[in-house]
Amino acid sequence: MIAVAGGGAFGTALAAALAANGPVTLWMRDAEEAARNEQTRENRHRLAGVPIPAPVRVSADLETVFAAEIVLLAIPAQQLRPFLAQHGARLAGKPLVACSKGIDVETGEGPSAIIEAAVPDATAAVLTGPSFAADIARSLPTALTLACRNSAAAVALQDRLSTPVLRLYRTADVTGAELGGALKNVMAIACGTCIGAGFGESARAALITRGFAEMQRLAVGMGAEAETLAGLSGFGDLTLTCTSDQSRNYRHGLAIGRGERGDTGSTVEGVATARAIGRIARVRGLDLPVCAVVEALVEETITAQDALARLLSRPLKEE
Ligand SMILES: NC(=O)C1=CN([C@@H]2O[C@H](COP(=O)(O)OP(=O)(O)OC[C@H]3O[C@@H](n4cnc5c(N)ncnc54)[C@H](O)[C@@H]3O)[C@@H](O)[C@H]2O)C=CC1
Ligand SMILES: O=C(CO)COP(=O)(O)O
Repeated sequence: MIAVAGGGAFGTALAAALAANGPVTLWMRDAEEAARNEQTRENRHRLAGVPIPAPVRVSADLETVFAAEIVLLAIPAQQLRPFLAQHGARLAGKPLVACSKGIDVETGEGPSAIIEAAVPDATAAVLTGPSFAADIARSLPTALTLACRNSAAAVALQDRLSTPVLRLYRTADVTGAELGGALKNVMAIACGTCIGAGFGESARAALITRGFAEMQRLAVGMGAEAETLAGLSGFGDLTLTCTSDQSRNYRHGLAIGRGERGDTGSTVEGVATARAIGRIARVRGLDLPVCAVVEALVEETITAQDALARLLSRPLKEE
């Protein structure tokens, strides 16, 4: 049995997709909401309009997660460490698949390091790549990256988590896969800001390209392979998130660009990740111009016009 821990948009969508392979438990922390979703077969709060298929059992009982063979962790990146600190002991020995995209702002760690620290004998894996929850839940064709350092476990997970329309590609480069997913959210805020402020689509293309170079530089410096960043969790997710207003990170950027406050109630992973990357860059002495302006934008210390001026006044250089 597969359990998905986290009943937000993505957890609900993944549970719905995996129901094509058999029974799935979707755990959410709010008992009232779980009971309502189990009865109405819809997560109206997070993923309205998409039916929850019959093989999905929605529950607020954590024992259903502890009893599962494979656990997908679909809670926001900043919540992963506290969640595992509380419940990790009961997850020992299992494959734990992180589905969050972000860097922990306190520790500077990605999801796999958080899993490895909290549950040392678990098999840590990461599921990431271009995929809007609404698309996955509607069975639209989607390709994702499954990253795991244990190659036998990677093959087994790829097999269990792929469906006829959800196609998983394997990699052992966990660092590259998770940094691709985390950093594209920062770039999506930059691109949203660019469009929201009226700087135009040519400027956005420049940001995507220079942002990608920055993502690759940082990831390679942290031990990733450059090709991983050119894959689904990197180039693929960057393209999706920087060009679609289905993305919460992109929409947050649009609001910043228009001089408005973003939607503080929704999960915008790029905000905390921009702060986490800022800390990493300062410790390592890295020059990450796009990430740096996004950090300043989310801290509200600069405007979109200031961000543009900062980027355009950098010394001219070779591409
Ligand atoms: N929504 C999407 O299209 C996609 C989301 N993701 C990633 O999935 C992760 C989750 O995002 P969404 O589901 O979209 O967010 P969401 O905002 O729809 O839901 C987050 C859920 O996490 C739960 N949660 C928060 N803290 C918790 C805790 N400590 N313990 C248990 N549950 C907790 C909330 O109750 C909520 O149900 C993020 O890292 C996001 O980047 C990845 C791909 C696509
Ligand atoms: O990760 C996503 C698409 O791959 C979803 O993006 P947002 O979190 O910006 O909505």
